[in-house]
Amino acid sequence: MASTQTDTIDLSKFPVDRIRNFCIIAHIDHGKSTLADRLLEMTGAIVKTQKNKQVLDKLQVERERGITVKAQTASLIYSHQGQQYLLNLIDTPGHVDFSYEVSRSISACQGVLLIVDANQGIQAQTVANFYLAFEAQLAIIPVINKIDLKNADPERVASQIEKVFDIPCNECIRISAKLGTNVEAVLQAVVDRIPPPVASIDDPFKALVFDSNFDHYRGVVANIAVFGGRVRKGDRIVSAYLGKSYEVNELGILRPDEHPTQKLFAGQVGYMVTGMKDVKEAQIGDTLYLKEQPVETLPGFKPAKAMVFAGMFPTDQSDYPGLRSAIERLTLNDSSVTVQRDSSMALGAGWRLGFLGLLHMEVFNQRLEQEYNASVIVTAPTVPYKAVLSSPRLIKNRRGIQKNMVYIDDKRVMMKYLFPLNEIVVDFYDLLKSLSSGYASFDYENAGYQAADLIKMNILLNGQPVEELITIVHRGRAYSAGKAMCERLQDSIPRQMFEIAVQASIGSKVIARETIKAYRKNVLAKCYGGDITRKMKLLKKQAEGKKKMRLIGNVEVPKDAFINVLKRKDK
Ligand SMILES: Nc1nc2c(ncn2[C@@H]2O[C@H](COP(=O)(O)OP(=O)(O)OP(=O)(O)O)[C@@H](O)[C@H]2O)c(=O)[nH]1
Repeated sequence: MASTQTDTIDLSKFPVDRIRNFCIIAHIDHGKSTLADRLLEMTGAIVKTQKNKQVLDKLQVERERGITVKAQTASLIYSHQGQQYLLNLIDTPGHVDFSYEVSRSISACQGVLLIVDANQGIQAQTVANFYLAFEAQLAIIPVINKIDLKNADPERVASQIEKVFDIPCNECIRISAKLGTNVEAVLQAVVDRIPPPVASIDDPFKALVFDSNFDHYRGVVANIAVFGGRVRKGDRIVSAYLGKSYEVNELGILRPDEHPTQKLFAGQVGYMVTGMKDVKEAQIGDTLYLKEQPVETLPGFKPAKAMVFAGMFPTDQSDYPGLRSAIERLTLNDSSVTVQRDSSMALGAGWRLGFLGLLHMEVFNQRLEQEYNASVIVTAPTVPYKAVLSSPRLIKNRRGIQKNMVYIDDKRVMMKYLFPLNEIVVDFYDLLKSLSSGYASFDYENAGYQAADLIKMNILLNGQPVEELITIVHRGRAYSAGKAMCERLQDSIPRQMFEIAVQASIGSKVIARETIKAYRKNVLAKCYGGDITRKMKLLKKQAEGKKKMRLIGNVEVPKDAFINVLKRKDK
């Protein structure tokens, strides 16, 4: 909700040299959100929070999974040596699937806090995020977090940082974000080591759209970084991308809740509502300027590249319009998802969606269910890519080719491999974590297409092909992949009143088979005699349970089965 205290903060009191725009980048779970909460508390933007409640993680799925999906912004006011500074903090997600959000956030900043866990040290996304910041020529402040842990070894981590990133050990700030230890030094370093934005109040107004959200009542809320001049409520602005003009209905800063103001000035970061009705109008990377003062556009972003594609279909075709509007709404808030209409004989009308990774896909699906109460069938994710990542073990099974190997210190090694993306996209990350007791980490980037000996494998239930489970497999692995999928389907599909044959086939040749034995489940068995209302209740409950099933031929398949069968269990 928007705050009512319009303009209680006089933003004109913050000339460009007293503004710092920065973000926090790190490997997943190294403590970005915890540090962000501490910074917010220390600068009075929020009152001290209950334990573990992370203010910048707003989405339900973020709180449930303990991960950041969508970057958030907060403006902090910090007093340092008798001066007040406006520090604009942009929180960023840590999981590899969301690195696109990191590069967006970086483009609105002049510096980053690079958090490294004092126990785990440098991990895959620490390296990937470092290079994003380094290539953008941002000031990088290394922060070693979790020094309170029993196994913390900040000195070893500082020397890793010096070795891998060439940043002297003594520049590392050692903190415990959880306990608040030495966090003040982080705020001081933001002021001392990060340069102010290069932006002049005397230039024409020019702003970069670096994120956008959709609000049911006000339309698009764009997050902007002002690179020049000033803008006020009522001004007419133009989107350079579309050439369309809009009136500024509302603007302000985020603390982290919206705090409306009358104006925004050069160097500041805030939000703007202009009556745009579609997030596609607020293109990430677009330049906004005043109608009468055209400017040269700012360099935009590379559009996010979808890596994983899957079909989404309503469980019940009568839910199609509802699901369409839910997908439209959700993609309004996540422009990295690509959507195309799709239809299939078995599943009816639906869509083909592109995601940044499997976690991204699962989060999207979870949000559809939680926020829009939608019931969806997701088909097998498909990919045509290769990836570069680190770690042995698993490698041979997944057709990996080693590219190089660098020792980070005497205990850690960073390895690069070339993989077919379909070998790693579903469960590789989980498996790598469990095989290495959580020590190994990985990151990947697209290495282009390459020819391979692949074939299409079908899965049949009582002779009926299951479209959702058509997979592309390597010829040499077809037999074992088909057998494993049949076994997992056998575990995932409950027994029904008739026998079910689960088969994998290539063309017309069946290569694997499992059987699910017949079984009769009579929900009324426990209702002896008369109570008809109780019987009705049970039948209703059973009918609701069935809604979560997908009927293939006459076989009922639980929705979860489609994703569960794809997760392999390598030994
Ligand atoms: N002991 C200790 N635990 C910490 C500290 N900072 C964070 N943690 C814990 O580490 C876990 C991860 O912290 P988060 O702040 O959620 O990590 P994150 O980097 O924001 O994670 P993503 O947003 O998913 O990338 C949580 O359980 C925190 O309570 C610290 O200084 N000391």
